[in-house]
Amino acid sequence: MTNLIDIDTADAAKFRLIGQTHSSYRCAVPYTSEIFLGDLLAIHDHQKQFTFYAKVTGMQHASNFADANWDTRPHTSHFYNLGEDVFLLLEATPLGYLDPNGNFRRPKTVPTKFSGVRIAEEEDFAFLEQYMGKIEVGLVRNGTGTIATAKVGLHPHDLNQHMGVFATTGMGKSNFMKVFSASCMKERPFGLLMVDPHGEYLKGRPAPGGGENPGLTHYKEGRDGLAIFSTRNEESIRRYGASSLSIAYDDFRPSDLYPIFEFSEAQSEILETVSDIKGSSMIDFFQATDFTEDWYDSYSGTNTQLARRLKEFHEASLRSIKRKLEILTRHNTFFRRSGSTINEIRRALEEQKVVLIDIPGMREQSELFILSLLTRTFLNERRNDGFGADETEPAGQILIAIEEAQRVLGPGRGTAVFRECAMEGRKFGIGLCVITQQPKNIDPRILAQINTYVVLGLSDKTDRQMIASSAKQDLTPLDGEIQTLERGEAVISTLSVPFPISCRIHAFDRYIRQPDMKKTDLIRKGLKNSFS
Ligand SMILES: Nc1ncnc2c1ncn2[C@@H]1O[C@H](COP(=O)(O)OP(=O)(O)OP(=O)(O)O)[C@@H](O)[C@H]1O
Repeated sequence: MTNLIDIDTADAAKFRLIGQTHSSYRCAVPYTSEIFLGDLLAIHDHQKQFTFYAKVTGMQHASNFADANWDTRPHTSHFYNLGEDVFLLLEATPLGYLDPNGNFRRPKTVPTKFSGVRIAEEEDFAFLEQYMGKIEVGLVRNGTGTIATAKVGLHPHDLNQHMGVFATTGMGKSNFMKVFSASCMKERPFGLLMVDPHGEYLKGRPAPGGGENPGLTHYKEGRDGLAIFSTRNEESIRRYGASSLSIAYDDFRPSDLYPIFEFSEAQSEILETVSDIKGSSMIDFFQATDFTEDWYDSYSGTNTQLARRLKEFHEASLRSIKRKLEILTRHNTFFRRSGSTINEIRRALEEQKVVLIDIPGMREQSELFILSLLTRTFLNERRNDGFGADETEPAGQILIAIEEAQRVLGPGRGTAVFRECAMEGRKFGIGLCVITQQPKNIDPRILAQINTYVVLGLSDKTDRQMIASSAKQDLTPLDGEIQTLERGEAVISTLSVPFPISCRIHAFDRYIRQPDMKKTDLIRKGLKNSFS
């Protein structure tokens, strides 16, 4: 001990790094310190002139006393005044360090022992700005507060490689999606396709405490970045400035039935056999044919070619397909013999708008039918057009949001089109936004394709483990933080930002009223300049 020389004795804070390895730091801090899981620590190494950053991932009471029972022994008589031998021991996960030139580097070295540690302050977050994208979603969170100047924004090019939004119910998924959509309406970074079965995104829903809970149509400044296709009546369509949704029989392909019905092997074979048939021909044929025993011998319809193809199949299987087609046409009023809005939907996506498919009161089957049909249509179109082969081609990126994604991204045939999109979509500029409260029920191969993780509170341990093992950045040490996230708080891990960011998502109603949510597009700017 005689070799030890005191340093900095005036430093009352006593926040000093005492170890441990390049992948996990420890520091002892006064036992009264107000520290929270997820807090960012800045560790300034005067020797190397580096500022290291680390995230608090654990904490415990500790002391210098040799007697392991020092704190329980006095229980029978009296407690002590605590001196400096009693402290909090923090565990912190290194995130990286800033070198003297301001470059942020991965944590490949350790800070000098006893380097000063402090809870990061506003200016410590300034370097993050260079990594943030233009799709703003919230503010960096530190402890229980936020850093007003540190905005969290996602990069459009990262979302081409899919985004996952994971949260237990009530933790703020819908609010996140509305904030995200509003930023997309403002910035127009890509076409965002969302199916809205409850009108929640269109006009909001009553808040539990009677407060305001608006929808995307309330963001008036961004209205020209929103296109609505709706099944509502004429009057509502006018009120919301929507277009009437119409899907034509010819937009349909037999494989669109997979996500919405169960099929036996024999029935699936029938669908494969007619996979190249035009939607209207298939629907007409099945509608007009009764598939009684020996139906083929007495077939007098016009589509003899199709009849010949199907004659070997069992009548019961054919009747089952017929029933399913009947259900499909009966329950979906927007599904019509002629008149299709797919071209308009495509155009709105190409104009990089948020496209809301508003189908209030419709069944879950209708939602999945539209989603699967549109995903298949755009994926195949782009594949057949050789999309992306020409480097100079404009990006024309599309992001397709899938709510309750565990319905269509688990294993099984019904999920084929979405899985295909998860695996291949990137080549064709189509990303998926996978929204779910049950990541454990999503095919792990699909989770592995997702590069941007927005993790709101997840109470289920298996769900958290699933997320931690699939994310590109290691989220395992953040388990404690993720477990204790409050409503509207998130951990965001995305390719362009060097470490997972603790974030407070904006509250949508306040976000759309912020002054910087006013349109900033060049045309308006130009008009303003030339007329002022
Ligand atoms: N970042 C936030 N800031 C303020 N309030 C929020 C935030 N996120 C969510 N809320 C509020 O919490 C409530 C629940 O949020 P939300 O509806 O987004 O949750 P959810 O996860 O989509 O729930 P559900 O699964 O039931 O649809 C809403 O009243 C919403 O306004």
